Amino acid sequence: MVMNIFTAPFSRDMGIDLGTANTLVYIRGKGVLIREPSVVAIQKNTSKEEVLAVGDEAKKMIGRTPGNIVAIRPMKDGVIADFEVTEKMLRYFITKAHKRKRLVRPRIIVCVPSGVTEVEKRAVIDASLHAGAREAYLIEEPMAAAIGAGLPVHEATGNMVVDIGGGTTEVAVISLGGIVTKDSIRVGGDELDDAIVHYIKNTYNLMIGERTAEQIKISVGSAYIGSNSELSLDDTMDIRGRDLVNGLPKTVTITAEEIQQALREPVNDIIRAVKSTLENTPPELSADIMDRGIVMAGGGSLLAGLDQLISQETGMPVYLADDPLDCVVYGTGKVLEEINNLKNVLISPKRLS
Ligand SMILES: Nc1ncnc2c1ncn2[C@@H]1O[C@H](COP(=O)(O)OP(=O)(O)OP(=O)(O)O)[C@@H](O)[C@H]1O
Repeated sequence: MVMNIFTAPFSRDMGIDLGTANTLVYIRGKGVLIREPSVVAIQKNTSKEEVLAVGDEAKKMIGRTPGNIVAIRPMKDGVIADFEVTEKMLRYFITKAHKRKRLVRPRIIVCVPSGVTEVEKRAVIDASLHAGAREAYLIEEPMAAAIGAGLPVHEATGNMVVDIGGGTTEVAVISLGGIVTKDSIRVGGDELDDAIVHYIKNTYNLMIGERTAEQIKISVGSAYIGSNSELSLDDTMDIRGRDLVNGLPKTVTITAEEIQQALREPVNDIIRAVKSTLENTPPELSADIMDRGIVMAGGGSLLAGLDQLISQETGMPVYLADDPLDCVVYGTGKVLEEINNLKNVLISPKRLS
């Protein structure tokens, strides 16, 4: 139970979607002020490490850095992979959101995947406190996504959400303010990018970077192409990389059909997670979901035809949230704005062992 928090309106309170791919920051009363990649560029000198850039600036440097600079993504698979760098990134975003006023120590709600361990939850709280938060609370990502998508999470009815981020896919059925059944797998947009890198390497002996793979996924990637799709299986894209045989730059032309094949395995993992959550859902709630449909959120849900494929495989109607990439942080923001009604969805640090 979370007691006595956020009772006094305090405009500096923040909600953070600390994602594997992107970090979004919502300030109470102001809205979403930051949407930037979760990337930090660090310069390694002999004596110390210095943060060169964070967010958009740092992402441009991925795969393009000289030996003494590294561009790090400190979150992996939805959790903290590098504690110190995550803390630096959080500190940067907190200060930036507060327009660099140094003495602000906000109360913070951070989203975490529902499958994370107690130790991983504690690490997120500690990183937030070290980065300058006065108090830190957690909210499970599918709950935030459901609230952000406007689902009536407190009613006695089944709400199903599938949130596909960069590192994880979270599937949950929510009723009466709690998660009834869930599955969280460490497969998300990054895994799709990796599948493209492997395919291009094995088929064309061509090495491409992760940013190129992401561009391919967004431009010609798909899970399914229906009759009303803007994409066709014959669509092509020219891609550039390094020839693994002679080491020289090379361009090849790939088709949307090839990329759909390359993405089959991780896409099937996502479908399996949705199906297994439905199988474990009590019948009354399944009937509600049949009526109301499944809501998809997270950037990964934008993969062409994924909604149609999930609908075909489950026999349920599937809808995309209005703003899939912002849905989780909007949910966190809504909890901040309506804290008295929604505080029971938060995980307080006192509940962690
Ligand atoms: N149009 C698109 N088609 C396919 N994938 C997309 C599209 N736009 C964004 N993505 C993917 O969405 C992912 C990022 O989504 P999001 O910002 O919701 O993740 P995150 O919250 O950072 O990750 P996580 O929740 O796993 O920590 C990236 O893998 C990105 O490539």
